[in-house]
Amino acid sequence: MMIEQLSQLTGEHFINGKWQAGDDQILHPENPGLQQTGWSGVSASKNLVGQAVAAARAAFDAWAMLPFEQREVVVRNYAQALKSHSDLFAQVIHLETGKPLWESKTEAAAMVGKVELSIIAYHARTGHRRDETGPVVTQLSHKPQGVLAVLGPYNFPGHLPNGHIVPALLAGNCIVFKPSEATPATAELMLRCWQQAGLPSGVINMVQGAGDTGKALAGHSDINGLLFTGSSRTGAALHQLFGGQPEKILALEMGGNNPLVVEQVADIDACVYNILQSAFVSAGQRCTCARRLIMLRCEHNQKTLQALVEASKQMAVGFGEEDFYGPVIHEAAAEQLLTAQMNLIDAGGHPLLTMAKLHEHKPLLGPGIMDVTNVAELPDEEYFGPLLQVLWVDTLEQAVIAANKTRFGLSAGLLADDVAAWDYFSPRINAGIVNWNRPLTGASGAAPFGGMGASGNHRPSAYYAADYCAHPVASLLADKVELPPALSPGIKL
Ligand SMILES: NC(=O)c1ccc[n+]([C@@H]2O[C@H](COP(=O)([O-])OP(=O)(O)OC[C@H]3O[C@@H](n4cnc5c(N)ncnc54)[C@H](O)[C@@H]3O)[C@@H](O)[C@H]2O)c1
Ligand SMILES: O=CCC[C@H](NC(=O)CCC(=O)O)C(=O)O
Repeated sequence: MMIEQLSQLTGEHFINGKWQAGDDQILHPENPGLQQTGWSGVSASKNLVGQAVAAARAAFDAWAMLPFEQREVVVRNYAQALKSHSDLFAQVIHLETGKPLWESKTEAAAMVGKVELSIIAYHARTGHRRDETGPVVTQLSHKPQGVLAVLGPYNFPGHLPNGHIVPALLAGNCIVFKPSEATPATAELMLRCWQQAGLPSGVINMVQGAGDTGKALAGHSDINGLLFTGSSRTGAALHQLFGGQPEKILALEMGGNNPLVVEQVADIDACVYNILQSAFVSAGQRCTCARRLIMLRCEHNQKTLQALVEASKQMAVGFGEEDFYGPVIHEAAAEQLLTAQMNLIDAGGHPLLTMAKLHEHKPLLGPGIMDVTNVAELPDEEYFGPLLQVLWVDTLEQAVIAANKTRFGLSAGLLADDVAAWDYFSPRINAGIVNWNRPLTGASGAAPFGGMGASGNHRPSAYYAADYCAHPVASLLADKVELPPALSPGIKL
């Protein structure tokens, strides 16, 4: 049944086309804003996860054998269902994540947009090709992987799992999706849209739960792969779990310790705006957010930094429509960030703006900016919140060395008026997303999206998600069996 308001959410799992109650731990997510979704439920046990995988396996042959155009119809119906419920999506994303409503609306819109992009990407990256120009007819086709597990993060509870699920279903795979335990209501709404779209039973299944449910799914022997978006720590654990199973596809989209280098920009306001968008959008809870601001030492950049601190102080932060960002996901995350800030100060960091708790009972944090130039052993960690570290260097060469001093490699950027600075920076920087005079956040879905090092395992998502959702089959074709003009040496017929 499609729902029209949040009070109709049932807190159940979706298995083989039916909604059913959980059988393990009680789930009651801590919504970070002032209002609650009211969602509560019970997580899926290993047994229920097994039922979901079995349902996906049973549905696979029929779904995979459908012509692409028939799968496309259902996926387009889903886009319609999303579109007609976009206000409800924006509301639920806003309540579950604490993102302002204006930003949640952009996420709801990105989910709709993903469908058209994925159809284009399917044909461009995979699909079917035949070449009859040479002496032998060659054919390239693609087959789905099979049953794929999808594990989602909390920070984009709709858009990012959707970015795996839509291309995977288009390619003919069946899915078992486990969303973040912090954002179950968005997932339930998504599944109700798939149901409304007329997706056959078992093609997509959804189990709710935390890490244990995720482990049961990832470790299930009958999945053909796992599409993961989340932290590098969880991703590394999953990589170990998948060790010794080369037959399974594993796509890991993980975090970053992203550098943004400021060489020199004459327009200080424009420079500051790009830094704010890079560091503080979504309360710093985007994988692409700038974590380290590396500035070339000069008087002009001192002014830029002062202007950044002033603008950050003035930035509207809170629970309302007019705020730039809202709370972080929960109290534990806020506490971890405050501890990280304290540790940086203890290690020699100098706070230019101290990140502070702005609400007694809610995880709302004001922005923090810390000069860490004198921290001898700067931890190479992702601080997933509104905390920006500043490092001063003397040359662009030093800036690139500092920027690359990380085990991650997701996004990196340069703010510079001089194209020569970009020409130096771009070939030397190690990241999957490398921008010039644009914020680090707000990546295009029409481009590949993924990182290197601890940020990903070379299976980028977004436009290239099509690649990991299907495997290529190369064929040489002839319509009858014939002898070649010359036999191989040693054969007599
Ligand atoms: N590169 C990207 O595309 C991208 C996008 C968004 C977020 N992220 C990253 O995600 C992180 C924030 O998300 P998060 O806190 O929800 O991540 P997380 O790793 O804590 O959780 C992600 C998912 O994995 C599940 N999980 C946790 N432990 C598990 C285990 N041992 N086995 C199986 N499943 C397990 C969770 O329940 C959740 O569904 C940040 O590090 C951010 O940078 C990356
Ligand atoms: O938190 C991580 C995602 C950040 C977001 N990236 C994308 O939306 C990638 C494009 C896509 O998947 O369509 C960003 O860059 O802001």
